[in-house]
Amino acid sequence: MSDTEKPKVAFLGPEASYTHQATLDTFSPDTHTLVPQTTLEDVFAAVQDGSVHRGVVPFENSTNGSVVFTLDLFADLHSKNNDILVCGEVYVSVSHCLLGLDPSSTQDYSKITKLYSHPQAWGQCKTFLQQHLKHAERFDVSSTSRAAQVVAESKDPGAAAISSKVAGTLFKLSLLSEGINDVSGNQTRFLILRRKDSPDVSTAPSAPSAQSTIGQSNDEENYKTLLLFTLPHTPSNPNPGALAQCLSVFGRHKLNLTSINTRPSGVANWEYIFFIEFKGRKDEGDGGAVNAAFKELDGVCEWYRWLGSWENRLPAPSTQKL
Ligand SMILES: O=C(O)C(=O)C[C@]1(C(=O)O)C=C[C@@H](O)C=C1
Repeated sequence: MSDTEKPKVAFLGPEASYTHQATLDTFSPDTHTLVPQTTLEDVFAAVQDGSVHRGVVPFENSTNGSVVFTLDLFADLHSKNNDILVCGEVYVSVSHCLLGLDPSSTQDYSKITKLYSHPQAWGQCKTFLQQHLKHAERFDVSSTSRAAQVVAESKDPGAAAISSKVAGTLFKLSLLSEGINDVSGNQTRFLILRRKDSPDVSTAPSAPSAQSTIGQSNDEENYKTLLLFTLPHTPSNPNPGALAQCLSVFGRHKLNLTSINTRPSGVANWEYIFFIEFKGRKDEGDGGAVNAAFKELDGVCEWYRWLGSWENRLPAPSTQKL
């Protein structure tokens, strides 16, 4: 297959980001052209405008929680990403390193005065940063690999990045410390995005489920669904119980909620967009518990949007112990 024929996959770059790792775990470069993007907005935009076949974005970290930048792109307050759906997920182990230009900083962190990383990474390395690098000024950049690139380009021996070991090799930085994350089993979950008119092989009923949860064969266990909704109330026109009513719909249809997130509505202060994730998937036709729940939800929420259903890739619980 020539490079021009290969389907393109956009990811948060530059190369050697954890998002790149998640992309490589899912899409072979032999059959796909992997296209690094500068920001998460760029990944969403490339999927939305159809210039790529798929996009990969971080969604949730096991230590530091939800990636709010991604949630906000799904919340889509300016209606830029109307056609985007989630069609898969990937879990990647995240072991952060401290990378710099001056190998002698391995023994003496006091020489490091500037630290670069993605904001998510600070929250995953709190103990190490508090213990050794309280004095250093922190600079947010668009990804952990961008942090390594910035330090390499700065030629400043006082600059260091929190990034992956692979990024250290790519940008020729010294490994000042390894495994600096607070929790040794630190993982990030990434979502795979498609345009709604791009065929979804992963949720087709006949699709092979290589990593399906062992011993469970029903859709409720093997698939996940993400949706967002808003409530029919405002601070000036309260509607007590509205959120409880919306959530109870899922219980009535025996759909197991796995996460709930909120983000500001962007319409008024102290109003929210709710994100719900649950086990199960939306059927193509009209049937199924998920479709029935959506119909009922429509009657109690202000509005809702289905953001996709995909195969559950969470490894079996025994391998999840920290
Ligand atoms: O992919 C990267 O390297 C990123 O910088 C993004 C991101 C994230 O937003 O969660 C990805 C994984 C790590 O948890 C830290 C940062």
